[in-house]
Parts: sequence; C-alpha cells; structure tokens
Amino acid sequence: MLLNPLNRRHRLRHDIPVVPGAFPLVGHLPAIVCDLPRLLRRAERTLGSHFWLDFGPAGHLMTCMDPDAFALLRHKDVSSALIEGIAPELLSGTLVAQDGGAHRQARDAIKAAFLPKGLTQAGIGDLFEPVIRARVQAWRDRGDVTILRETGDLMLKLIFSLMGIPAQDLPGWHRKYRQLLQLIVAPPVDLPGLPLRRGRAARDWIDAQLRQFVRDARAHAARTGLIKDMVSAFDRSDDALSDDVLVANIRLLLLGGHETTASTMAWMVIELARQPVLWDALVEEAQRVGAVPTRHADLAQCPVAEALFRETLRLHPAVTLLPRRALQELQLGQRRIPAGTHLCIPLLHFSTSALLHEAPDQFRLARWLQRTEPIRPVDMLQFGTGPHVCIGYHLVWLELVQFCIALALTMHKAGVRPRLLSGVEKGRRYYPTAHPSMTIRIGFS
Ligand code: HEM
Repeated sequence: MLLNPLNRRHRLRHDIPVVPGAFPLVGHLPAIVCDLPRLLRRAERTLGSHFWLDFGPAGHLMTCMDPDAFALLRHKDVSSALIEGIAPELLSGTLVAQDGGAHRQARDAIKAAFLPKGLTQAGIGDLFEPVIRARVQAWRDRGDVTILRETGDLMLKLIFSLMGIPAQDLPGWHRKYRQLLQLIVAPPVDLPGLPLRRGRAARDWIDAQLRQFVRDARAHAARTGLIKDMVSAFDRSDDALSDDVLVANIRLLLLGGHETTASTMAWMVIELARQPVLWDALVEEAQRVGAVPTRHADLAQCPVAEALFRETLRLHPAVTLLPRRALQELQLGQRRIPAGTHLCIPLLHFSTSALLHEAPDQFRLARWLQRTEPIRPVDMLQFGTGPHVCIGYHLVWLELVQFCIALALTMHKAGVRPRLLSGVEKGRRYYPTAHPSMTIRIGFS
C-alpha cells in the first residue's frame, strides 16, 4: 500500500488513533486514492472503529466505521460546509457545501426537474433514448472500446442535452473536468504543469463557457432546458443569487451528472462482460420488453436492469467518502466527538459491509430481485441521505436502465456479447470519485 514506511509512530488526536504511514504534504492521499478498501480494513483491524485519516491539504478527518456514522448525514448538528473547505476552488458557493436556508433555496430552484414527474414532463427519456442507442450501435460497429472514455463522453452528451447546452468538444470537456477534480487532491504548490495550476485553468475555462450559456439563456427567451429554468428560478428568487453562485451550481450539476454515472456505467459493462449469466438474464429481459423504456413508469418492467444498476453501485460506489463537520459535541458509536471535529463518513465501507449485506463481496442480482419490501435509505446509501441526498438519483436510475436495455438489444441483434479485453484490478481509483481503470477495453464479439 502507498504508505510512508518512515512514519510508523502511533499517535492520538483527542484520544483517537491516527493511522500511521502519512507522507508530508499529501498525508494518506496516495493510499486513499489508489487503495481505499484495504486502507480502511487495515485501519479498522489495527486501530478499531474510529481513526484519523490525513487528507493532505484538507487536514485530518475522523473516520468512523460504525454504522451510526451514516445517520450523521441526517443530524441537525452536522454541517456540509467542510466540503467547501476541502475543495474551495471547485465547490465554493455550490449547494452541496451549504446548510439550512441557503441550501434549501438553491436546491428548490432545481429539485423538481429531477423528480420522476419533472423528468417525464420534460421528455428526458425520449431525449436520451436515441443518443444512447446511437452510441451503443457505434460500439457495435467498432468492435471494441476503451470503456470509461466512452461512458464519460456519453454521459456528458446526455447531461448537456438535459441542461439545454449545445454539445461540442466532449472529449475536451471531459479532460477539463478530470483536471478540475484534481483540485481536491492537489498538493498546495502552484507551479506550471502541476495539478493545482492545471485545475485552476480548467475551472476558469469551464466557467467562461458556462457564463456564456447563462447569457444565451437570458438572451433567447424561447430556449428550453434546465439552464434556462435555473436562470429563471435564480433571477426570480427573493434575494437574487449572484451569477457566480449560478455558474458554480451549473458546474456542480455537470460534474455530478457525468463523472459518477460514467463510472457506474463502465462498471456495469465490465460486470456484464465478466459474468455471462448476468448478460444472459439482461438479454432475456430486453427481448421481453422489446424497446428502451422512456418514462419512469415503465422502469418497473425492467427489474433485471434495475438490479444491475443497484448491485453495480453497491459493489462499486462512485462516491466513497463524505466529509462533514460536527457543530456540537456528538455521540458516535462508543465515543463522544468534540464540537468542531472534521468527520469522514465512509460510504464505501457501508456499501460493502457484512453488517448490512449477506455475502457482501458477491455480485448478486437476487438480493434486489427477490426483495419484497420497498427500497430504504440504507439500500441507496451510495447516493447519501438526509437534506443533501443526491438530486440525480431518479435520473441515474432512468439512464442506466435505458443504457442496459439498449446495449442488450443492440448487441444481441448483432449476435455478439461484451468481453473483457484487459485486467480489471490495476488502475482503479477511489477518490475524489471512484472509477475503474481508464485503460480497460471491452470487445463486442
Ligand atoms: C451514480 C451516480 C451518482 C452517485 C453515486 C451520486 C452520489 C451522490 C452523493 C453521495 C451525494 C451526497 C453528497 C453529500 O451528502 O455531501 C450527491 C449529491 C448530489 N448529486 Fe449526485 N450522484 C450521482 C449522480 C448524480 C447526477 C446524475 C446528478 C445531476 C445531474 C447529481 C447531482 C447531485 C447534486 C446537485 C448533489 C448535491 C445535492 C445537495 O447538496 O443538496 N448526482 N450525489
């Protein structure tokens, strides 16, 4: 594991052990980014359920493996403002980093558009269906693809169309967003060629484009799409929110709307390629329904595709850790946590924990197909819970089911199935967002 062999000293902060092995400047970030599951398991085994991880420039976060930690996301004395502290240049002014009234005001401006009714009224499923079909047909024609690059492009195209932005230079946008994400883990050294400088340049580039989209949305009254709705809602709000806040939130939506879903979609294809029985079950379902669903109401006809989406996310959650700050002293598991403590809530750990799931390391569609009770917050913990629960949940569900059915119909018609052309374990990343290796290739034959 990427830990500093010279840092073996056992230290305590507020009576809680600090994980040994931090490097100067970057702390445990190399191990967090490349090997988070092993790091968490080793820390729990050697230090217990509460320990400090060093996030380099973002400082120490007290990580708690006790399932109580998940409930903190709903706790009134826990704040999201730390998110801004960790990534000020990326998330400052965005709703994900706000609490209380300010958060509600920004969320209210967009939330209806992402609920099943809003998505159906805006015809989002009809908008996406031809784009998804064209993309999987292109994969079929090419015979093999570098999967994460492809799903990243596809997801950007979908989120751009939902926002009402003309889609051009998608690989360029994708590259800029990857550089932007590096701002979360960049060492605080601002020199040409280093991640901090590149990330800032990427943010300036993205923001300049977004400001132009906002100006266009104001200038063309007839424009449709979410940007237009957001501009109207922000302009209408009592204490009008500034364009900086509007642009920051659009930047967040584009990021949230493509990075995480692209990773999940790529993992789905990888799982379908390495487990033929999953592919067979999906093809059977796709043939039965016969067409790609376009409305939320139709998703119930695709339980296998839905189970694939839920089980893929359970084993490969795209968001692995959530930061929070305790505003008051809190009880967490067996410990009192002082006010002001910076907390890390390890979604990855809960998502794959034996406390919550039987045979947690196995990919089992049956755990979703055979359940009789409705989905509970803990069943979709990969999307968080409480006031900040992911706004894109219903959208992701729709687009991933559409994608699965389109893939199965297209490939089956051509008499081919997905096959893994490279190893899966090397090159995985877990932070700031998790994704499979950028180089994994999938063949269709
Ligand atoms: C597989 C895909 C996705 C995953 C795993 C995911 C995960 C999450 C998680 C864990 C949070 C909670 C953050 C927190 O509590 O601090 C969140 C929030 C958020 N997500 Fe997603 N997300 C996904 C897709 C999307 C999509 C498609 C969109 C929009 C188009 C989106 C937009 C947002 C926004 C705006 C927030 C902030 C909500 C708030 O602070 O009130 N996400 N997401």
